Amino acid sequence: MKPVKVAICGLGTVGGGVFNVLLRNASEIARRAGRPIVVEQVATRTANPNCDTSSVYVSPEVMDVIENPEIDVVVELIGGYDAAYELVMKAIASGKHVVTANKALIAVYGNEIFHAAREAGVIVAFEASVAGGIPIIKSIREGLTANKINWVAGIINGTGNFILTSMNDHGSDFAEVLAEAQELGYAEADPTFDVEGIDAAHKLAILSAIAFGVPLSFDKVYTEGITRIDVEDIRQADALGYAIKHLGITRRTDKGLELRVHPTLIPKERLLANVNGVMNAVMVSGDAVGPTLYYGAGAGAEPTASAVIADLVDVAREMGAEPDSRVPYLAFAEQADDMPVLPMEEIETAYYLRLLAVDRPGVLARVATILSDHGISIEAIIQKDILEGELVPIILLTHTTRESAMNDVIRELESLADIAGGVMRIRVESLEDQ
Ligand SMILES: NC(=O)C1=CN([C@@H]2O[C@H](COP(=O)(O)OP(=O)(O)OC[C@H]3O[C@@H](n4cnc5c(N)ncnc54)[C@H](O)[C@@H]3O)[C@@H](O)[C@H]2O)C=CC1
Ligand SMILES: N[C@@H](CC=O)C(=O)O
Ligand code: NA
Repeated sequence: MKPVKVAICGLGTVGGGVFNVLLRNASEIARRAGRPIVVEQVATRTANPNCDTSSVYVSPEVMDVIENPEIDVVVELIGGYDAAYELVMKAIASGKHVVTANKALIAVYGNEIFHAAREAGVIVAFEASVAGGIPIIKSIREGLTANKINWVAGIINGTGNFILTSMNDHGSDFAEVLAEAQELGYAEADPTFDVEGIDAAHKLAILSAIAFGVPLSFDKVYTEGITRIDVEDIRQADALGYAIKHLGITRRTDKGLELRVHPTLIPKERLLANVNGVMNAVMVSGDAVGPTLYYGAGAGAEPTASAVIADLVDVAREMGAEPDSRVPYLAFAEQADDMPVLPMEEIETAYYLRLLAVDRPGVLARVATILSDHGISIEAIIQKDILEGELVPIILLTHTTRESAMNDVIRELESLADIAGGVMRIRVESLEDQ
C-alpha cells in the first residue's frame, strides 16, 4: 500500500521523540498501520541534536508544509496558539489530516477547529494532548462508549506532579525542581502554564468534552495551581493520612457539570495518591464499568511520541474511510446542551484549612463557632504546640460543605483579630462514587 507521508512541524522534545520512534519502529508501525508511515518533511526553527535528519527535507518555515502536495498529515508540534492555529487551519483547508499534541490549541480553539475539519472531511487527532503517553482519549472515546460517565479525576500535569513529589520526598525548593522539569523537557514553553494549573485546565476541558459530550469550555474551568502549596501543608496532610496532588476534576451532578483544577488532599490509600514524579493517572467512573484507572508517563519525548504515533496509525487506517464512519472528534455524534458548568461557589467538597492564630485563650472556640454558624462540621482539628513567634498553627479538616459557605467562613476567619494573615484552603476529595 502507498505510504502515508507526514510533515513533522517542530523538532523539539516531542517532535524529536516522534521522529526517532517513527524511524526506530518503522516496520512494526507499518505492520500495524497496513502501510509505511514516512517522514517526508521536517519544518522547524531549531535543529534537535538527538535526531539525524540528514536524509529528510528540513525547512525552517512551517507553512511550507501546506504547499507541499506530497504531505498527507501535518503533525503540529510547535506549541502555542498563533502559528499553531494558522498551521492547523491551513492544513485543514488544504485537505491535509492533522495530528497535534497541543492541548492549549485544542482547548481554546477546538470547537472551531473540529467544525472546520468536519466540513473538510479531514481527521484531527490529539491523543498526546492529554496525559502524554496514556491513551486516555482513546479509552474514553472508544472503550467506554457504553457508559454514562459520572466523573473523571486525574493528575494531568507531569511537571506539577514532579514538583509536588520532590517537595514531599525531599522537601525540595520549588524553583529548583521546576528548573529540573524544564531541563527534562516536561514543562511548557511558559512554565507558569504548568504551575498555575492552566495546562491542567486545558486538558480537563478536553476530558470533560469527551466524557460528557459537551462543547469544549476551557473558559469555564476553575483553575488554581500549586504555587501556594507549602512543604508544611504536605507534612500536615501526611500526618492526617492524606497526600496533596494537583487534580483536574469533572463530575456530572443534578445541577450541572463540575469543572475544576486545584491542589487536593487525597486519602493516602487511594491509588492516585501514590502516583509520583512525572507520572500521570486518570480515574474515569462510568455507570456500567464503575471506576477505572489509567496510568503512565504524562510528559517527555518518547512517551508523548507514543501517543502522537498512535494517532498517525489511526489516520493511516481511517483516511480512506467515509468521514461519517470515523470516531467523532469529541466522542459524541451529538452534543448535549443541558449540562451547564456549575459555578465554583456551588460545588460541594470537604476542606483542609491551615491558619495561624494568636496564642490567646478561646481562639479555637471562636474558630469552631464560625464554622458551626455556617453549618459546617469539623472532622479533625489540630492546634500545634509549637509557637511560630507568638502564633499557633491550627489545622482543620471539615466535612463536605458548599464552596460558598467556605468562602464566607474564610472571610470571617481572616477578619478575626486572633488570626494572622490568610487562611490556607485545600479541597479534600475521597475519590469514591457518591
Ligand atoms: N514536552 C512534553 O512532554 C509534552 C508536550 N506537549 C505539547 O507538545 C507541543 C510541543 O512541545 P515540546 O516539544 O515540549 O516543545 P519544544 O519547545 O521542545 O519544541 C518546539 C519546537 O517547535 C519549533 N517551533 C516553534 N515555533 C515554530 C515556528 N513558528 N516555526 C517553526 N518551528 C517552530 C521549535 O524550534 C522547536 O523545535 C506543545 O504543544 C506542548 O504543549 C504535549 C505533551 C507532552
Ligand atoms: N507540560 C506538560 C507536558 C505534557 O502535557 C506536563 O508537564 O504535563
Ligand atoms: Na494521551
